[in-house]
Amino acid sequence: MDEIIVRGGHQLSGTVRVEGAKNAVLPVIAASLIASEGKSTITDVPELADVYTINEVLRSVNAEVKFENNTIYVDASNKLKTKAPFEYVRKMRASVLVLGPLLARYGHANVAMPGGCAIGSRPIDLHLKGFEAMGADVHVGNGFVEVSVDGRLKGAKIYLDVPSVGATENIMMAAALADGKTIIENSAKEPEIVDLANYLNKMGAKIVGAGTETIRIEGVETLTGAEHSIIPDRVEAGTFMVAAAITGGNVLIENAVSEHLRSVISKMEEMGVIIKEEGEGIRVIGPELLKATDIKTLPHPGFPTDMQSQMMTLMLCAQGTSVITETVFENRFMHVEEFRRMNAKMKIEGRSVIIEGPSELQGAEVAATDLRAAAALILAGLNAEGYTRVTELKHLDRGYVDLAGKLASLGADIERVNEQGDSINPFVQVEYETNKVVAEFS
Ligand SMILES: CC(=O)N[C@H]1[C@@H](OP(=O)(O)OP(=O)(O)OC[C@H]2O[C@@H](n3ccc(=O)[nH]c3=O)[C@H](O)[C@@H]2O)O[C@H](CO)[C@@H](O)[C@@H]1O
Ligand SMILES: C=C(OP(=O)(O)O)C(=O)O
Repeated sequence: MDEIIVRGGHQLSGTVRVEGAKNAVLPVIAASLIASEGKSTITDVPELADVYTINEVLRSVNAEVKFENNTIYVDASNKLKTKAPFEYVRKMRASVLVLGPLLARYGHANVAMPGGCAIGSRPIDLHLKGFEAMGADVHVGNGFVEVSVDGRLKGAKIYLDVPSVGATENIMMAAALADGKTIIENSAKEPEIVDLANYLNKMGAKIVGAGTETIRIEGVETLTGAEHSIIPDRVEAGTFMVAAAITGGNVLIENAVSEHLRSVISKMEEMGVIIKEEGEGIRVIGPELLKATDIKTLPHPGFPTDMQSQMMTLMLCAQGTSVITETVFENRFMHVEEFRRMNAKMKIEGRSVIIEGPSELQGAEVAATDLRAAAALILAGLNAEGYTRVTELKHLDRGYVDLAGKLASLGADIERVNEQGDSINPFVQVEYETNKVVAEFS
């Protein structure tokens, strides 16, 4: 298994470019299944393990998918199957996003029921409640969830108990082809929801209000493939913002959209970090002394849970007591034990972590427990004395394109090595199913 080895103590400087957003591209690719005519061309697609997985899900239901030069071409005009195999849901929960498009187009969809994961139990009851309100029958059994309807789904008024990102996306996709008008109340407002609505509208859907708490969808009879470019990844941008700040560096993060990062920018400014909008990006200058702060994760536009562990690293290096409270997922603190191996002074109290800073971080062997924990441990390594070895990189590869290579280009002492200890910078990612080399990063 590969490892990333970081030696701390280097200030980062230079320019780095953010990729298209993982959490935007996965629903957009799933939504391509809804087009019974034409082809879709999706650009600015990051070369991530999760993207390969969703591509395989589409191929497994008979859609044609080609991925080259950060562009995906999807032709879903064939007759599709409506059952997605278990192996993909096991690899990636976002596979459940094919439910909405297949149900809307064929009146039937069947996927493995996703289980919990390292960050929480993650049920899909709100997705199913939405489909039921539109007239679908839902059957859960033998590890699968099957949804079906006679004829077309019917538009409905749906209130989400919590503003779930996935439920908003699945219901929005299903409602795009339903008979009549659907209103989703208390919908998620994340930028990725807006990106999906924009794509669906280019396909011929009639969706208004995405990005607000009420989304209105007037169903249409058919949707056609369209061209769409994916918004930049705000979590990757935030991760580089922390990297610059934690090393006292000066980094221009190109393609970072400040409007998507308001809560992160505001908290980092409270900690003393200098942040300026510059051209099409954000410049981040780390201060000599970071100040403690408190953070509570919330649905957008609140502080994103996907930046919680990275900000925890910054708090470890700040002067004073910081408190971080996780309200979105019930169990997203697995990384705390790994930070402790690095001499971090912190304790968990219920849904909060109390951090006594600054900790004199020491290099250690640590294992990533989830995708963002992987990034956070690498960030901690940038500030630690000596060498940090980060293992379990399968999590990292789901959501970051060559993080080690990009940090090295900013001056970090970091390399990715394989089981034999050979350096694999530039990192070569191998496509899962075909075992074909699809991307080389420098
Ligand atoms: C691929 C993708 O876009 N993943 C993101 C998406 O995940 P995902 O779409 O799974 O997250 P949700 O917004 O649905 O989950 C938020 C909360 O709602 C709960 N819930 C959700 C659905 C449901 O039917 N019932 C229910 O109780 C979840 O358990 C969780 O506690 O949004 C999360 C919250 O911003 C991010 O951390 C993930 O990176
Ligand atoms: C939790 C995340 O993703 P997913 O919902 O795909 O597990 C994430 O991107 O941090």
